[in-house]
Amino acid sequence: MILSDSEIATLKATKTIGIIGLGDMGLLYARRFSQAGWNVCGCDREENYEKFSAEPFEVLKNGHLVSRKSDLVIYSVEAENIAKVVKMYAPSTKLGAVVGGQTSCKQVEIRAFEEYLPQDLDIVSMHSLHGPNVDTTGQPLVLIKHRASDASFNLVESLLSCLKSKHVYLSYQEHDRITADTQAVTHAAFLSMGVAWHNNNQYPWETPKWLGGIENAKINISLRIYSNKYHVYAGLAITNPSAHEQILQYANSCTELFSLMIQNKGDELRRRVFAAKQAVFGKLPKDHTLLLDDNLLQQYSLSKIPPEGKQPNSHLSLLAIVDSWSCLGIVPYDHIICSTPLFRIFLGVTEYLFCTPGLLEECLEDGLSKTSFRQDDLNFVIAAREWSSIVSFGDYGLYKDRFVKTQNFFMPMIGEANKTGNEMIKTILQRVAEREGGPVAGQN
Ligand SMILES: NC(=O)C1=CN([C@@H]2O[C@H](COP(=O)(O)OP(=O)(O)OC[C@H]3O[C@@H](n4cnc5c(N)ncnc54)[C@H](OP(=O)(O)O)[C@@H]3O)[C@@H](O)[C@H]2O)C=CC1
Ligand SMILES: O=C(O)C(=O)Cc1ccc(O)cc1
Repeated sequence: MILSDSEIATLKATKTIGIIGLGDMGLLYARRFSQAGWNVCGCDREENYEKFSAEPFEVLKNGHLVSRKSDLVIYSVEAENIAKVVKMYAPSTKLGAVVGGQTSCKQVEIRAFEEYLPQDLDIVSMHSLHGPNVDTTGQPLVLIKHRASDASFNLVESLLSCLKSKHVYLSYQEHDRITADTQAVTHAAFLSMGVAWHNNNQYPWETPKWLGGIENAKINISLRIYSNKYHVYAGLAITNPSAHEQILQYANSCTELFSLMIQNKGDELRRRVFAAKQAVFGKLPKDHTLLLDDNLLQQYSLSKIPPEGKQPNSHLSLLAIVDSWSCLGIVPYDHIICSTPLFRIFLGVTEYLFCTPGLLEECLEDGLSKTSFRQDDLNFVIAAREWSSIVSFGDYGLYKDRFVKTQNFFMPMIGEANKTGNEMIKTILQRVAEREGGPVAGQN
């Protein structure tokens, strides 16, 4: 429950909020909380201490010093490190404090809290479902009341209310099951596109094949992911067991659909894809309006080549996501409460392909009869399988190596792609907010 203004004013005057890990998300939280009038302290690794001298909140040398004075401690460190960091600082936590974390997959975080925090401490965790450069207004923010009194939960919720996000209340198990789909598989698809382009040694904005609105969305999102830190994507996929199963299904769907295309098994391909369409989109109301269309996305191109007619494309990456949702019994609309901007865009372009009259038939025809995309599709299948193996091995080193190689390949275009991607995301989020009648996010 969000408390009244006067109750919040009392909390602001009496409680200290501590943030351990002042990276992208920790810094966003610390700055926003202190701007809202909360008493905030934080730390990063000791060797980074000097870097934070200009911040408007108190910066301490380490997590012991933050823990011993904070009434609410939020861990905002890499998923790979969370258990180690909690183990280190948990014994210094102030008596009666509340502890939470920002890790994208909650299983490891909650286990670490249960194992290392003294029993008398409350646990309320959270997860902002967006990156650090997206306006927090109206974005989903998951709150997990794992082991806590109402007073502890109210403190956390009242603090987070300054972000103006949309609060979603889940258990940690529900959170992990849903975000495996809305985050891990979404990332797997865009990561695979990047590796496929890299392995084909092509920049898609230089090739006339990749022109058009849907292609712009694929390119901008893929490069946006490769502009980020690898550990964010590695952590949320590797630590989430549901993600392993779902990413494997995505790789299998890619393989099986591509196999049907190259064997020219048109009837079987159409039967399978239309059954998946029915399972995923069959229950949409008749007056459902599409979130995205090709024209809207047309303007967000990195290409200098003017668009010229329609290019044949099998859209294997989009056929495979619907097939894998159908095989796993997932209806993505049920997961919209935990949707990230990237998931909404992925669902938006998929919905556009599947629900615009005639488009799906056309792309299945292209997949079966045109060979111009075969090499790209083959590379895409290989990339999807590679990501699935890396995630199931649980090897952060291997993940980093694969990610960074492709990141370097795209490096010359990352700055411009981020600029265009930000504009594209801003337009799409405004459209989401207008449709839902919620608050419209400002520029960020
Ligand atoms: N980026 C995103 O879009 C989102 C990320 N998340 C999650 O939030 C968490 C943080 O992510 P993000 O901010 O992006 O990552 P960052 O790498 O930017 O931040 C993590 C910070 O924690 C620091 N750190 C590591 N160990 C310690 C320690 N012992 N004491 C203090 N600080 C430490 C890191 O230092 P160093 O770099 O030197 O290791 C780094 O500065 C992750 O679990 C991520 O999954 C959640 C939502 C969105
Ligand atoms: O929108 C996305 O999927 C992102 O890539 C940003 C992101 C990364 C990690 C999270 O836990 C939440 C959001």
